[in-house]
Amino acid sequence: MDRRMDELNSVKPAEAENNSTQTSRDINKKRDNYLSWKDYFMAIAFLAAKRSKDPCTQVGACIINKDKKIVGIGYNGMPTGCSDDEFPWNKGKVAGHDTKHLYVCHAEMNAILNKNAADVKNCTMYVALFPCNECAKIIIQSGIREVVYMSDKRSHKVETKAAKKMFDSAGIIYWQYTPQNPQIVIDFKEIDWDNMTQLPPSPVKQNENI
Ligand SMILES: O=c1ccn([C@H]2C[C@H](O)[C@@H](COP(=O)(O)O)O2)c(=O)[nH]1
Repeated sequence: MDRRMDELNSVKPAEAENNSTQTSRDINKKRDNYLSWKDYFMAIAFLAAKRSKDPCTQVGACIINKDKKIVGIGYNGMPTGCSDDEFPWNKGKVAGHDTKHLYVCHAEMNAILNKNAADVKNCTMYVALFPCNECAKIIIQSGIREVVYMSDKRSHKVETKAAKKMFDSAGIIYWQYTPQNPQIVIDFKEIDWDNMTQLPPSPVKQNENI
């Protein structure tokens, strides 16, 4: 059900942003290279994924409400109280092997459970990877209405097919996101804490030295 993809993925010129360094700036005019909401929410999902200890796949999810307020963030990890250092991180392809898949909480589930609002009804989830069937059930039952995902690398898997089948039946809108920014870089080294060069110059006070 990718019907809203074109509509939602279109970039209005006024909203268009890029991550290029501004070469010149007019401190009296609104910036035009700011992040769009959609890139912002997807970037937050990817930033959350960086918290994951999973050596193979790091997934992050960010839930927003109709007012564009973030109401939940999560990433894949061991349940609270189950040590990252003690529980297994292997895929456990051998039958009977102790594997992470028995224990790891998926990013989508964590984002929903971490909600900071009464509920997530009619919300949108931004997620790095298309949800599995188990997460799809939780998403549907939580009242989330829209799923925006980046990777569909598991589209061939039965879990993904089942998830899409359930989303279609439940009327959940889902569409693959193409970032407007090819790259969003946060480089703390760029900040010159002594000179504060990233900030516009403060107006000089009149009679400052008098
Ligand atoms: O919808 C999903 C699917 C998977 N995850 C998590 C669960 C695991 O930590 C990894 C998958 O590990 P693989 O080694 O790539 O099988 O991703 C999730 O959070 N949400």
